Amino acid sequence: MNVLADDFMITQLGMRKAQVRRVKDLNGVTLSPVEGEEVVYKVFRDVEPVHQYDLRADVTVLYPGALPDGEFYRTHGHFHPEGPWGKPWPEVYCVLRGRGKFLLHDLERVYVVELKEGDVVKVPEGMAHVLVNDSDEPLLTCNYVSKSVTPDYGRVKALGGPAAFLTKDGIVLNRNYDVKEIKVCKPLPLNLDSLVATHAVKPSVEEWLTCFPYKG
Ligand SMILES: O=P(O)(O)OC[C@H]1O[C@](O)(CO)[C@@H](O)[C@@H]1O
Repeated sequence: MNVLADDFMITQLGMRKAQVRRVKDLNGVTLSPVEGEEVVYKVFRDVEPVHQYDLRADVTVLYPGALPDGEFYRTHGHFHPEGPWGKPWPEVYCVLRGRGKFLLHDLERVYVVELKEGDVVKVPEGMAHVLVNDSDEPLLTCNYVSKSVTPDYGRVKALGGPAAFLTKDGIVLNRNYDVKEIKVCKPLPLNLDSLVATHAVKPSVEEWLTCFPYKG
């Protein structure tokens, strides 16, 4: 990655300008109402020539920080629409630098994935994803997703945010959901050789993660 200035990146596809999300842009999907101009994260879209695979690659810079009520800085969160085969589009994330958490959830399950540099995580089909920075350094990630995916923010907005909020005091559940399971997970080492075969027989969260029940 070649960052020219804070808001610009030089890529093989040309110069990219960051999409900036500020605290005020998260209002309605956070634990408490928020306002403010502080920058929470920036996304550089379409930074690698992977179009021939029907993919788009993005880079996200999520700054360290917390909202006034202690909720850590994070992305908005969204679900993916269904692909032509009738199931939601997947997405693969990698951690370029820093540490943080990847909150994967649906209406009943919450997986808090511990992230460190070099980790690769697949967003399981049908789960929404939220990147959280609970560290004191910027968290840099890349993601690969089909060019056809338009994120579905509506469902998350209608439910007042994700199924859980990560705060300095721990996990706070969103009462608009019916969460029955909370797990803490770590990414498994990536095994590209067995990826296709594994996915075919075990297309589950555990394919990419090792998870334990959350003890609170
Ligand atoms: O779209 P949101 O919820 O603001 O989150 C941004 C994140 O999602 C992506 O747009 C892709 O799913 C990433 O590029 C970025 O990390």
